Amino acid sequence: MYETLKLDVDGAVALVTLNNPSQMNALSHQMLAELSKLLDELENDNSIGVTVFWGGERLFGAGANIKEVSQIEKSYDAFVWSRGIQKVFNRIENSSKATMAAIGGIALGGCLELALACDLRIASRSAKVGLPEINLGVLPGAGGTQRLPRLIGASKAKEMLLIGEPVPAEEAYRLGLVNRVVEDGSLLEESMKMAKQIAAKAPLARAMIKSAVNVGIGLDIEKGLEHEAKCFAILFNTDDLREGTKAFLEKRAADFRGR
Ligand SMILES: C/C=C/C(=O)SCCNC(=O)CCNC(=O)[C@H](O)C(C)(C)COP(=O)(O)OP(=O)(O)OC[C@H]1O[C@@H](n2cnc3c(N)ncnc32)[C@H](O)[C@@H]1OP(=O)(O)O
Repeated sequence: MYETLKLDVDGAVALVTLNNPSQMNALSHQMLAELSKLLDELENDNSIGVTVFWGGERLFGAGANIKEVSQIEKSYDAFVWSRGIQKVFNRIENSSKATMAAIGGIALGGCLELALACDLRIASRSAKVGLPEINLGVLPGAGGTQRLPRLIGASKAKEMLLIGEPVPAEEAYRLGLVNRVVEDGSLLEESMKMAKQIAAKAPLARAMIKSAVNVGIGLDIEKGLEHEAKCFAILFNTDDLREGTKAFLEKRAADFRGR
């Protein structure tokens, strides 16, 4: 079904492996087309609560396929290419599933931009992340100049973008670029543990939390609070809210069904 990606499902967690190591998992047209198809498949599978993207313990990915990028001749074609990759990553950001990037080895350029579109990022201690596009005479065109400043602040983002050098996992953690740093060799185990923890939570509340944060962050505080109240109110039409509160009062684990 997929050549450059691999999909494994473990309970309510989908593990998507970037699977083109000979080309450093560079994001090619083929990989992006397969990713879009895979997102369709996952978005329609209500049994999946969390999607984890990774490339293995020692490699996440080296960015967009430079050979393909070098073949773009006209500015308008570059605009279309950029908007196309942004569209795929927006689907990750706005997915009703929680999304995580498990970063081993190196995540550069478009591959880091994929990780930035995820809700959470976990890196192994020896991993490095960066947006080196300035070294190619270009800039990140898959959301990096927008998501990175929103995550770590404009000045530190511009430092990373203008110097174009990768930063080690600990520094990325200190900046708030990654949520956790785990020991080398335990990336998959730790990422899946966290993913399963999130996947066990109430599905509708999970989706509404993402909406409240993702939409709210772009609004002024008053509009954001109004959006939060709407998300909060929507959940009061769900069985899960009744089940969650009932389970607490009956001192038992809740059995959330996503309805
Ligand atoms: C909107 C988004 C835009 C972008 O993302 S632009 C791309 C941004 N990314 C980069 O600039 C990183 C480019 N790659 C590198 O800097 C290096 O690679 C690494 C540091 C990641 C690894 O270096 P090393 O271990 O020395 O391996 P190697 O010999 O450079 O690469 C092994 C093979 O992988 C190919 N490759 C690496 N990165 C890319 C890429 N991004 N696009 C296409 N191919 C890539 C190489 O060419 C080579 O291939 P062969 O063995 O046939 O010579």
